[in-house]
Amino acid sequence: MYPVMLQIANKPVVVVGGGDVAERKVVGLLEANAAVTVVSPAVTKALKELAENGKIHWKEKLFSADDIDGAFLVIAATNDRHVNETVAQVAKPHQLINIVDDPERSNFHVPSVVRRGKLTISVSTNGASPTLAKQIRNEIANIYDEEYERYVDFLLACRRYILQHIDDASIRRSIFQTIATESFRKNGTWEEQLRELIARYKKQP
Ligand SMILES: C[C@@]1(CC(=O)O)C2=NC(=C\c3[nH]c(c(CCC(=O)O)c3CC(=O)O)Cc3[nH]c(c(CC(=O)O)c3CCC(=O)O)/C=C3\N/C(=C\2)[C@@H](CCC(=O)O)[C@]3(C)CC(=O)O)/[C@H]1CCC(=O)O
Ligand SMILES: NC(=O)c1ccc[n+]([C@@H]2O[C@H](COP(=O)([O-])OP(=O)(O)OC[C@H]3O[C@@H](n4cnc5c(N)ncnc54)[C@H](O)[C@@H]3O)[C@@H](O)[C@H]2O)c1
Repeated sequence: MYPVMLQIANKPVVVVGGGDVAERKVVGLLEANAAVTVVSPAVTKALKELAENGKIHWKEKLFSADDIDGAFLVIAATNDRHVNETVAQVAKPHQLINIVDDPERSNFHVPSVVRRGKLTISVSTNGASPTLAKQIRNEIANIYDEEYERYVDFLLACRRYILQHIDDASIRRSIFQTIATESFRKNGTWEEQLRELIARYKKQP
């Protein structure tokens, strides 16, 4: 398995099935702004609301092969093993496909995720224990708290500024390393520390 971050904003994604597992996957997909279609004769209350509010498209029907035509990514999440297997069989080799009850037939798994703005931390056990993945995720979530969202935004703003204003690559690298340290993050105002850091480098011959 090769870990990646996928750009799926506005891309067509089909989730087959409308139960609790489908709902969890849909919520994650919407966080990434995918264009989600759910194919299922019945859906959870939350999925129904999402459909009513225009956040997803709901095809109220049993799965048929043409439902996944043109889909960039497909999730088979029914409670019927045979239906999930059919979805796996009709998917084209280039389609990304996740079969929720068959990790080996899937060409990707959904990891357990901590999101802090631009910071994403994913945990996967390759299907060995989703429960362990979730536990580790919760431990990590306590370490990397909400402040990281603002901190990572600050790092990006610095990065852009420094790439534009500092020509020497080794000085750039030193600054990038310093601003990513724990002592920098914990020591007072970031903007002030950065100003001092840049001034110090500018004074050097
Ligand atoms: C991480 C997470 C992401 C998400 O779904 O969003 C996710 N499962 C989560 C939770 C969870 N899933 C299950 C339980 C019940 C307890 C248990 O079984 O342990 C719990 C715990 C709970 O709900 O608390 C049952 C289960 N899961 C799979 C099977 C089929 C099988 O194993 O064959 C069965 C049924 C087994 C049966 O029939 O009994 C398979 C998969 N589940 C995966 C992902 C992929 C591997 C990820 C990895 O290993 O790292 C993979 C391979 C495919 C996929 O779905 O992508 C999400 C945590 C979200 C969070 O962080 O909150
Ligand atoms: N991967 C995971 O994270 C994970 C976690 C728990 C369970 N599971 C597995 O996922 C399966 C689904 O779990 P659930 O709790 O969402 O089940 P559920 O019973 O709540 O929902 C099943 C859904 O599938 C739909 N469905 C059934 N036949 C269909 C068809 N032919 N076409 C389209 N839709 C159809 C039903 O209408 C229903 O909405 C379980 O059977 C279990 O094996 C996977």
